[in-house]
Amino acid sequence: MSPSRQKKNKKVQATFTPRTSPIRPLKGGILITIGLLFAVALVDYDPTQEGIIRAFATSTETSSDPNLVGQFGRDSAFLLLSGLGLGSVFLLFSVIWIGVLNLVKRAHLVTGPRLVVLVLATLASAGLANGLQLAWWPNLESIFPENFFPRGTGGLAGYWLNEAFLFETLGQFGSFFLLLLFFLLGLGALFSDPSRNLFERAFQRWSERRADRQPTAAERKKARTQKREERAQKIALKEEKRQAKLDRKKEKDQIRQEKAQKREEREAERRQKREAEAAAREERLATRAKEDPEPESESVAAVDSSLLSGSIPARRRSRSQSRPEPAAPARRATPPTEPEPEPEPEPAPQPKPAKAPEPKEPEPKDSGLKIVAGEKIEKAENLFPARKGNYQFPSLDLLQEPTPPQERHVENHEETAMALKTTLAEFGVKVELGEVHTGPVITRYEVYPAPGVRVEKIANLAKNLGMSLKAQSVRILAPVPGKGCVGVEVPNRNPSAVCIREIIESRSWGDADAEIPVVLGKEVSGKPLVADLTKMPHLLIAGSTGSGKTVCINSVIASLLYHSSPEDLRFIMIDPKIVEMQIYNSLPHMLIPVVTDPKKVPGALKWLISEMERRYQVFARANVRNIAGFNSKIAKNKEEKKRAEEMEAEMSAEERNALLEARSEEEDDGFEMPTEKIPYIVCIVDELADLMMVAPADIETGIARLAQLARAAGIHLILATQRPSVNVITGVIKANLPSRIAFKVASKIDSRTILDEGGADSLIGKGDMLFIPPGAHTLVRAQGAFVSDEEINGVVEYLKVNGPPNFLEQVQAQIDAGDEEGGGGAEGDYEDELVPQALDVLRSSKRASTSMLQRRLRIGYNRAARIMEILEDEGYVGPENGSSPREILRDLD
Ligand SMILES: Nc1ncnc2c1ncn2[C@@H]1O[C@H](COP(=O)(O)OP(=O)(O)OP(=O)(O)O)[C@@H](O)[C@H]1O
Repeated sequence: MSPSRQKKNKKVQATFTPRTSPIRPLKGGILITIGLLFAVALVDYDPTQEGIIRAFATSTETSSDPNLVGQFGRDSAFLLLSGLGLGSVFLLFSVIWIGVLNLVKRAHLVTGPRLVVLVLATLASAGLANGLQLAWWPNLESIFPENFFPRGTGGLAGYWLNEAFLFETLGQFGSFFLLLLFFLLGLGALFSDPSRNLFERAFQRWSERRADRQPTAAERKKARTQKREERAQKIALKEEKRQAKLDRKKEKDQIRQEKAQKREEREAERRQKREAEAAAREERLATRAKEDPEPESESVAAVDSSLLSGSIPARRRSRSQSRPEPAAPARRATPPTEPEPEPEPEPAPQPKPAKAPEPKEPEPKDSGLKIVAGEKIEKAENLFPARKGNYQFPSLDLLQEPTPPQERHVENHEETAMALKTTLAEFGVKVELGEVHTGPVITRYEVYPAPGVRVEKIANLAKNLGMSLKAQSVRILAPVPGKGCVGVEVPNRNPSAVCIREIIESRSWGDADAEIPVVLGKEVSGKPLVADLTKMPHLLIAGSTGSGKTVCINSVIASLLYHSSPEDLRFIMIDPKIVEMQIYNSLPHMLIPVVTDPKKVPGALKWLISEMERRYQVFARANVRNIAGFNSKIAKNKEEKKRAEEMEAEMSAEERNALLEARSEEEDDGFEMPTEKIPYIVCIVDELADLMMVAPADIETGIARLAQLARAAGIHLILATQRPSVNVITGVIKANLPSRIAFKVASKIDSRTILDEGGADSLIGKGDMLFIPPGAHTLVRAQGAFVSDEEINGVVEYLKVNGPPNFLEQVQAQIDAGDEEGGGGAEGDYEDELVPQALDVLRSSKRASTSMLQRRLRIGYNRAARIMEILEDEGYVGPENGSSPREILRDLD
């Protein structure tokens, strides 16, 4: 040995001290025994042997020859083969070898790094076995008895390591060499001398260095205490800063409050002064009126009426009129110090009484603010009839009367408007106030920005405005569509509910020339929002929980019950929440009972699609374009039929026979043409998200198909969801449902998902909504109509006079059959849903082996064997072929 080599070895001996243990021989003995027991069990393993655990059985037959290590040995071998395949041979060999080394008093072999290398090498051996079969030796499995490997030659570990990961990433050679490298490293770890072993030395050095660097326990404790103290100091500093900030804020608030108070006092003083002046002026006018009564009284009336009902904003009026009026701001800017010398000879033009809306709330005379009170709802003169055919409509008395206006609380709009102006001015935005539109829940203040003010600047101040107005949330419309101003929508302090009754009684409902009118609510202007479902033609309702979706659906259903009989319209309701729609089960309009099982929904959609297709055939034969055309044709035909019957009575026997023959020829093709009106079908889904979780693809395509084509067939969808995420409101669904309602949502992203723009995040909840009407691009803000559970109960109870619902049993049967067929029709027509996937495996691997199916589809032996039998019955594969794979009989490509 060369001197340098000797020196090197000395160094190694000095640095490496193999660990020894007094119980080492005992350990060695135990390891050898365990290893040998498992090895014997593995060698004698036969899949048909009986084990302890039934789930491990891979064959229906049982062998009379038990395993040499008994049922325990059989199950252990099964587990080893399932997990590691051929890799288990290496594992057992390693265990026995380590045992031998311990017994013959060699160094303790099972050290940390060596153990890691051995585990990696065991996994690598499993991966190698898998790779061998996959790429080099496809018939490797066939040299063992059939089903010897429950999960392939590499077991589950080999499959995951090689087939599922390495093979795809590194390819046939790359994966093979990497695994081989680890395997050889493992062999090296087993057979090398620990004192020379590279890993041992590296580990030893690393441990020593770590030990050198590790601080003592006392040092560690000291460092910890120091850190804790530093952290506490930081927190205290932060708290101090926060407190200082709060104090500053409080001070500022106080100053602001004081300023506001002073401003109010000054305002009040000015108001008092003006009132005194006005009183004096009126007195003077009254004195003059005594002398010349007629022209004076007209003038007073003109002044009053112009105060109440000018149609142009006061700011504009002051500019457009040559003479200043008492209420115009221009006039306020130069208040008359002297009484007017002469009364006006001609009174100001009186606005038409029809156009002058009656303000609900007192309007301060000196504000110059034009408050447009919520549009007064005109009642329809001719309400709907009490009955239609056999259908008795529900009585209007079942619905709540709206609260009379005088009982409503008064909002101080002037104060809010002034606060709005002041806050904007504080942020350097000069505006002039315009009209104020008061709605039931929201009031819209219109402001005209001064020249040079960017509307975006106002739009960005929504939160600041909300804070200074102490409003729940403020939405800014910049600009108000069709107007040269910005709208600031502020929630009323005392909102009033919109009752469905006032809308059903209104002219908007009575005059709505709609096939399926639905009540949605009231716009900010107070105008009833009544839409025609046939024009929408489908509706998506989304909003967070508790925002008002269910109430909206209820008011849509209630409004339909006041408009359409079961001959005109039928419902299909889908309610995965189970409890929300149960009440409607007794409605005569129901086509089938409320569907509560999400698995049945694809079946229901399938039925609707087939009904749509049937209707199209009917329309084609009747030569009409849509349901409305068909129904009017049926009405016309009925009259014609009456006339024809009269003519028939006058015909001779021969003529009658010829007519009957012609008719029977016409009817011979077996297609059943309806002879009665076809009802519209409204399908309401209360929670789309629950359905999208069960069968997303089926539901999405079903909805898209219906939404695209069902309009002419008279089938309309109303879909509601509380999860406005892109997995639920998918691009496909959105593209097909242009009419959408968004109630309050948590974030701007949710709002964009529903409406393609923000806004729904600034709503205040409880029925406050944004609606995209059909064909429009601007959003309509509205308050949803409210209908209570008691009202719904009353209406549904009342409708029982029309008899029980006439459920279409064949529809229900078809839906139930669809569900049984394959969990909602998602799978194919085979006995086992995995057959199509099994065919894919055969197609890609070109091998028909049960164990291959087991591995690829991750299923047990019994199921894989059953699928193979189905494939045999279907003629895809040949009969069993000993231990070789079956023959593939059809060209699967
Ligand atoms: N149009 C409305 N007018 C007044 N209050 C309303 C209106 N709509 C809803 N609310 C109030 O909001 C509450 C919740 O409404 P609703 O049950 O319709 O919410 P939702 O969105 O369906 O919630 P969820 O998804 O949890 O069922 C109602 O109980 C009612 O008090």
